[in-house]
Amino acid sequence: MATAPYAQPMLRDGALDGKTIIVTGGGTGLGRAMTTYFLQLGANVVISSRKLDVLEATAAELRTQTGGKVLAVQCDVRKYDEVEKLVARTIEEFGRIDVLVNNAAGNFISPTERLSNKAFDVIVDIVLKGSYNCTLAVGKHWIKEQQPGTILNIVTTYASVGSAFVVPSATAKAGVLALTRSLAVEWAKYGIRSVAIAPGPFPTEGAWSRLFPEPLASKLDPAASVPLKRVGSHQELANLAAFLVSDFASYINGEVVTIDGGEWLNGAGEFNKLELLTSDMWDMIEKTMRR
Ligand SMILES: CCC/C=C/C(=O)SCCNC(=O)CCNC(=O)[C@H](O)C(C)(C)COP(=O)([O-])OP(=O)([O-])OC[C@H]1O[C@@H](n2cnc3c(N)ncnc32)[C@H](O)[C@@H]1OP(=O)([O-])[O-]
Ligand SMILES: NC(=O)C1=CN([C@@H]2O[C@H](COP(=O)(O)OP(=O)(O)OC[C@H]3O[C@@H](n4cnc5c(N)ncnc54)[C@H](OP(=O)(O)O)[C@@H]3O)[C@@H](O)[C@H]2O)C=CC1
Repeated sequence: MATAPYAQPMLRDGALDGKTIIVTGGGTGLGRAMTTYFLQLGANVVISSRKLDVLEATAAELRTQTGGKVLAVQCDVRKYDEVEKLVARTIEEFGRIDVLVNNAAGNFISPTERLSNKAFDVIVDIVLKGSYNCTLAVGKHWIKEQQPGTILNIVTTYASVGSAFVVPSATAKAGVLALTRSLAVEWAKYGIRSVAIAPGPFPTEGAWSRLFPEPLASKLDPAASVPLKRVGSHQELANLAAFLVSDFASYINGEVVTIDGGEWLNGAGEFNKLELLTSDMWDMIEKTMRR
């Protein structure tokens, strides 16, 4: 079957030539998908997370697949000293950093009253503290070197509106969104852009195992609440990320781009649920109203 147009690479060859990009959580899921495309477009990529074996395996596969330069560095984004080492190792290997992608995250579904304070901490620490640790370490480096840069934060649609049953994640992602918009203004004078992507449902092992475990998975179809009635493809998210970190997006600053098939608006409109009505029902309703 032919690949759908939205699942095909978008930018021209060499669009990211000469750029060095750090992707936190780059060994799996969407981080891996973005890394793959960045490499195909000519960037050098440093992938980091806690599990070095996963990172090394991904790096080896992507070197073979793309012929690009990818370095695996172990780093727990919650620990500032490890983040500083990640920055130093990147510069040692590639001489510069042009883009930081704050993609690492943790999440699971739970009624909030069932959470211990530690369960709340673990998510907020990875998502919010991890993002500001990396932003601060890389931002300080850029400012000291008088070098421009781009920060791309991966948030979620519920960063703006909140969501029940993933409250630590929603709380932390809202903070990352505030970080994006605040620094878009404050650090623009240094030539640093801050942008974000708010994805809807994109199937990954990491997300699906924690957000749609059985028996939920067999009862709830993630595509059902999406007006376009499908989940996202990894390549279309990678296309958007590559554009936002490229020089083609130089005038985009402080923007959060939603890529969710319209899902977040579906719950918002008071009458959106009328989608359930059949044509016969509409005939009846119209007759009653016009009477
Ligand atoms: C599509 C929508 C948007 C998607 C967004 C995403 O981000 S998708 C990205 C998805 N990708 C990822 O998430 C990837 C990264 N995720 C991970 O590495 C892990 O899932 C983790 C670190 C988040 C939790 O792992 P772990 O349990 O090994 O961590 P730990 O041992 O450090 O425990 C800390 C505390 O949390 C407690 N607790 C844990 N589970 C539950 C639960 N279900 N219920 C209640 N509580 C729970 C646990 O009991 C402990 O508290 P205690 O008992 O000490 O008071
Ligand atoms: N998939 C989806 O539908 C959606 C995803 N998102 C966002 O997309 C991003 C990627 O998620 P996805 O690919 O689905 O899930 P994954 O679980 O595959 O990705 C999360 C990554 O974060 C890394 N990570 C977790 N904790 C830490 C830490 N303390 N330090 C460093 N790295 C860490 C993990 O690696 P390791 O365990 O080795 O540390 C893993 O590679 C996240 O920001 C998520 O919130 C947003 C909306 C929807």
